[in-house]
Amino acid sequence: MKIALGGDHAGYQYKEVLKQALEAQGHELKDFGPFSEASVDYPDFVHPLSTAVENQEYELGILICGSGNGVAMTANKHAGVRAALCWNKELAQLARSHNNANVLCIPARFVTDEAAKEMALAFLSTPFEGGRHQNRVNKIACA
Ligand SMILES: O=C(CO)[C@H](O)[C@H](O)[C@H](O)COP(=O)(O)O
Repeated sequence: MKIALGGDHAGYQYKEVLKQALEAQGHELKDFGPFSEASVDYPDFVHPLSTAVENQEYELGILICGSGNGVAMTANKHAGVRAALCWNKELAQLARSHNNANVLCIPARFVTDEAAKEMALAFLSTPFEGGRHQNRVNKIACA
């Protein structure tokens, strides 16, 4: 699967952990940055990733920062993005199965790196259920 990764300085270490885990599973990755722990502004990295996911250049995206809020708020400004802030495996699964989320937002300062890995793998391996959920997802967009 083609996956886009990004975030900010607070998520940098976890992004590196996830890259290793996802590459080991054979996924094709693009890292939209940042590429160090130097302080950055997350919108500078979230917008390019979100545009790429919105344009279906990548099937799913994963954003990692301190709280997950800023990256989620920024990504959800893109009409074609459904970004979900998750802090455990079940939420990541539901974001895919019920909401057809295409971006997972991880709060690095509030979960372990192992939990982040578990969430990412669950997110990537859970299909959207469709049915009644599709009717609801179709109504998310503002008129
Ligand atoms: O919401 C956020 C960005 O998506 C995060 O919590 C940031 O990582 C956080 O605000 C960064 O804080 P810092 O004190 O500048 O490291």
